[in-house]
Amino acid sequence: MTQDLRPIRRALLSVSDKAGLLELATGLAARGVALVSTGNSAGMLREAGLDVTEVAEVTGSPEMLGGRVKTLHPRIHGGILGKRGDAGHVAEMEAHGIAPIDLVVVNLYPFEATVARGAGFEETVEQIDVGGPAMIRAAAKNHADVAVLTDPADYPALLAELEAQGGTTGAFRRGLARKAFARTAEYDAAISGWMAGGEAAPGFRALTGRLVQTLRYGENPHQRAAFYRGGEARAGVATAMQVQGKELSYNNIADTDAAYELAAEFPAGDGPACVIVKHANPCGVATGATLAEAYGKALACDPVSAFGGIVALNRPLDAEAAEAIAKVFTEVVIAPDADEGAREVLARKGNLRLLLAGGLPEAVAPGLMWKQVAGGFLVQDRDAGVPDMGKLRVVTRRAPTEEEMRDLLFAWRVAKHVKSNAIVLAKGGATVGIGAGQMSRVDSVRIAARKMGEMAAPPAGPVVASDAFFPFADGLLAAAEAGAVAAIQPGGSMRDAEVIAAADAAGMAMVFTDMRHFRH
Ligand SMILES: NC(=O)c1ncn([C@@H]2O[C@H](COP(=O)(O)O)[C@@H](O)[C@H]2O)c1NC=O
Repeated sequence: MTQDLRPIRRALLSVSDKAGLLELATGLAARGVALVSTGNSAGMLREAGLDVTEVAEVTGSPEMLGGRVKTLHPRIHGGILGKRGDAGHVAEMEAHGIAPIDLVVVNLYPFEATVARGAGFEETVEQIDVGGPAMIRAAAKNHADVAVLTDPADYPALLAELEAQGGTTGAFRRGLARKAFARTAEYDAAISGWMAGGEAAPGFRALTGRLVQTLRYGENPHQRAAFYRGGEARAGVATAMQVQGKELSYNNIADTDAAYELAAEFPAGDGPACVIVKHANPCGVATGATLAEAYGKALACDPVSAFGGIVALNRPLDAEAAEAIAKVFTEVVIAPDADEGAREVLARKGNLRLLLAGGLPEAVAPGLMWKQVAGGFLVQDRDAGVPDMGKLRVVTRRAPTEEEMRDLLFAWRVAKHVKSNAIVLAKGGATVGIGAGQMSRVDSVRIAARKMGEMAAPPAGPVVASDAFFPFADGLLAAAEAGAVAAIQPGGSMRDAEVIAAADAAGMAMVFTDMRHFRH
């Protein structure tokens, strides 16, 4: 018997989520553990024929104030916190009629779920658990002697530990205690976040997450990395089910997120759309009559870069599109769902990772973005901005044709997801040249134009989107030289007049959105 092995003679069970409770309590009872429990938990155990003592019997005080005070009593907290090896503690416990509690099984009032379903203030406040976290923290503090279970998923492990060891080891209790403190921290962060009520700059911000997987490495092999799920419930890479393929890497996850967030700019009503991403930037985006057509058009934009890319689709993947995708080496495919035929086709590509997100996130839904800086982090609203269609300003003599306008709005949506300085050339609902992440806007235009020139069949008369204003006429002129016939940009430069005159001289139509989409 190891020195830190502790028997479990008496357990306190007080759970909101009653999943697995009966199995656990039955297992404990079979090992001779005395059960103490609160109102509904006790009722459930008693109904199942288990011998259980109500907390009220232990404390000699009824549950009161509508359940606000049940377990907050020295006979409970003394039983959890008393040090078994401390003669003074033992004597005090005996003097006050406090019996030790060796196992605490608590999960909390469902505060997060209550907020998520939009409950009112009074109801939400009542779902702030007080007695539960107090017991969890007490047991976790005294993990030298006490075990604490906060997650039904851990019940079988506890029973297995008792079976194998006859008690719990120090290492086992320490692991449970660590998880317990993480849970109370997560719980309090949710409460404080709810109380901030959407305030843009609350005085304190907590970032919490649950491990999804340990990653082989980070952006580079010498960096350690892990993937956490946390914050808002948004369909995407963190919530997706991986149906097949190799383990996701850090870069796969980041790029898949970039791809799916761009796919979300094309909600189902917009028709099939496909995005191909490499190194966090799209290298091809297109809409089409079918997903296969959209994929073909996206691929045509830059087939060289698309090799080893991430493909995101805005609707369930079908077999025809899967066949087309399977012909090109692709790291990840993400879609809301996939039909049987598509799954069969991709199953032939064992390494390809297929992620099914269950839905498409709402591009315009409010949310927060975080960015780390040395010693702190920046928080901002997600860029859910969409220019007011009624307020788009045609600033040139020539107005865009209907077809040009469709392509301008398409290119604008894509430009929002390209790292600044972003330039997108588009034609016929497809990108035909993308210039990303350059320090000079004119360089981004040149790259986009060069990319278009490298296409198997470069189109005539594309439109151009710029994520921020052209500070000088040179960028616009470079686009005109590449054959662009219409432009969309926020406007707002000191030299707007110069840029508009250059567009007029080139016979281009130009639209101002009065909204910028920097992305760094
Ligand atoms: N007030 C208390 O003393 C108290 N003690 C335990 N609870 C919570 O009551 C729930 C269990 O209650 P029941 O067994 O009646 O369903 C658990 O979520 C537990 O965390 C309490 N409730 C809230 O604070």
